[in-house]
Amino acid sequence: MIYTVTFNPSIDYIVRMPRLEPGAINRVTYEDILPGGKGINVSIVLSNLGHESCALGFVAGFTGAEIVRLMQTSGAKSDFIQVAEGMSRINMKIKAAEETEINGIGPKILDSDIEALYARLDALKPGDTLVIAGSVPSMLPSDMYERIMGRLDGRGINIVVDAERDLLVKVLGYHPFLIKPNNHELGAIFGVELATRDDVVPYARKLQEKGARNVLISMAGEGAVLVPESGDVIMSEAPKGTVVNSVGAGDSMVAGFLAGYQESDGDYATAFKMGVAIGSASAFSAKLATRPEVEALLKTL
Ligand SMILES: Nc1ncnc2c1ncn2[C@@H]1O[C@H](COP(=O)(O)OP(=O)(O)OP(=O)(O)O)[C@@H](O)[C@H]1O
Ligand SMILES: O=P(O)(O)OC[C@@]1(O)O[C@H](CO)[C@@H](O)[C@@H]1O
Repeated sequence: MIYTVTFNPSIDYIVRMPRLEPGAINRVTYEDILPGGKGINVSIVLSNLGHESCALGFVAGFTGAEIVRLMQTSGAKSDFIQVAEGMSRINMKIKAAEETEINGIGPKILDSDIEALYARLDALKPGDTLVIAGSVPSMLPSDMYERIMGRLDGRGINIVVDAERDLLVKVLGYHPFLIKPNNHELGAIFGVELATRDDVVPYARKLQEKGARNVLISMAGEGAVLVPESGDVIMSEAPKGTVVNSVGAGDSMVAGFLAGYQESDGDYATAFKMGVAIGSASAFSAKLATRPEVEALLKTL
């Protein structure tokens, strides 16, 4: 079974307008509301691909109730912890000439809520996969990733981490099964700019030397690179298409990788291809991609 953790789920409020003018009243020409947060997106895409998962995390208030409702309609299973104070955040995604994101704060989370999350994680079994993805809100201890990975260490659980900078670097010693920084996040760790697929390989290897088993680097329109724990480096261009909404493309890639890995009994080339195809399929559609969209793109790879 695959579990995902989103510490700070969101309502993603997607709006379009020809131009965003700071300091003026801007009126939108399109709006949509989607459940958001990186782990949640992974769960939804897994469900779209026909794979079961369970989304965990903290929700609160009317926005939290809407996240739960939207998850039910998406078909993805969830078992969130309802926290008492505050509300789940609203993250605004503005699509104008440029893409601007404004991510909210989120509810107050108590120690007892964290204990409730631990109780759910303690029920995981050897062979399960846990995806921990996204930012840690300021009301949680900043070392939540390490705490969880330390708690689950040695229990035969494959952990996938999609996080930035220190959050990622500090958990490498727990040997995550997969990490998926993008090329900018990878470059920021080492203080370098990484523009090409060849550029990222030595730095991905450095993260592997620090403990990560498989390092998947997403590069938006430039495609992706996988440095697997066994076998050669795999690279791919991104499929060509028109970007409609790239929010969640990276999360889709993680879900696609896990789905492809399961469907091929552990073949990294298949997992990688599926990850690239669904990452791009999500970028090319208004919502997170579905199986038919991926199948169509897979034929072009
Ligand atoms: N402009 C694009 N054209 C084609 N494919 C894309 C594009 N943007 C994203 N993708 C696909 O999605 C994958 C993941 O994208 P990206 O590198 O933007 O992830 P990310 O930075 O984690 O994104 P996010 O945080 O928005 O989920 C890419 O490797 C690629 O396969
Ligand atoms: O604030 P975080 O946790 O870093 O990112 C949250 C978020 O921007 O990431 C997802 C896309 O990857 C969105 O659904 C969501 O709004």
